[in-house]
Amino acid sequence: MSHRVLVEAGPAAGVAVLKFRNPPVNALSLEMLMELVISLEKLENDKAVRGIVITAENPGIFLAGLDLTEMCGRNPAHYAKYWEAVQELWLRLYQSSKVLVAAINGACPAGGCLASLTCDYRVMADNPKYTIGLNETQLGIIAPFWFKDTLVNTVGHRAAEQALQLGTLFPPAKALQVGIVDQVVPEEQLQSAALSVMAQWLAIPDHARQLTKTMMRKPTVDQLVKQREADIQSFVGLISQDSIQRALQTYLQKLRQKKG
Ligand SMILES: CC/C=C\C/C=C\CCCC/C=C/C(=O)SCCNC(=O)CCNC(=O)[C@H](O)C(C)(C)COP(=O)(O)OP(=O)(O)OC[C@H]1O[C@@H](n2cnc3c(N)ncnc32)[C@H](O)[C@@H]1OP(=O)(O)O
Repeated sequence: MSHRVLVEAGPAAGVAVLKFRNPPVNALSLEMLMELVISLEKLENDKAVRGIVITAENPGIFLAGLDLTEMCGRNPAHYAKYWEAVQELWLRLYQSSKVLVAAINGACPAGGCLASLTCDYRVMADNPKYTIGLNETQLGIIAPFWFKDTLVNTVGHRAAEQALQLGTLFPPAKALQVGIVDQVVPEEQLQSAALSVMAQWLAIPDHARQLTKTMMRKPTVDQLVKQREADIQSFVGLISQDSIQRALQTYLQKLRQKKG
């Protein structure tokens, strides 16, 4: 039984809706990652499901990204386990045979943005409070190569380089302009817009669409698959550095003080 991920049958045949519900901010904790992987595996094996709309149960925060508390003050074995789970989620999402449509109904930084970038299409609610992007450099950390590759595959090299170096979080109109999302709609129309685009994608025969998706994504997937263990060791080495730990602690404190 999953607590942090809700899977519902969609209003249209063959469509499931996967909702994030990990309060307070839908951070990708280790438990959340594991529940997501299990939910995605079940959906992947369900022949009746052809498409999945991915959204947050409560509007406001789509995903707050990776859980910073999983990357601060822990031991190397924990960092390795956590990173393997992050890799696993990305591999499941990016290689999914289903049509994935992200209905972005809230803040979507870093790991949240990455999850949405694995989808085939992104619709974002037109709310200026919501932003999306790979903001890692603003935290004093760097987006790993496969985060970078996923962004490059979406927006192209120049736009990705600029966005990554600056750690830009784009509001909806800018996100549309740069191509990080495909469509921006009034907030109350988000779910219907996601279902409408899903219907268009499902009009294509599955086998042809799936083979095309694999052809487009395989080179990027292979890069990680062939060096998964090295990527884990690289993460553990970097995240364990005092300077990185200090940067993450400072960022977390800033988030906590924001309220005070
Ligand atoms: C091979 C390896 C190569 C390199 C290795 C080096 C680095 C590794 C790269 C790792 C890549 C990292 C990816 C990430 O995803 S990092 C996380 C990025 N996320 C963010 O920057 C978002 C931060 N959060 C926010 O901006 C806001 O919280 C948000 C989501 C807009 C919501 O705002 P609001 O509703 O006002 O809520 P609060 O800010 O008050 O937060 C409430 C509560 O939640 C805590 N929190 C927020 N975000 C996170 C998080 N990502 N992880 C853990 N906890 C989070 C926040 O601190 C508050 O806690 P409190 O205790 O005060 O209640």
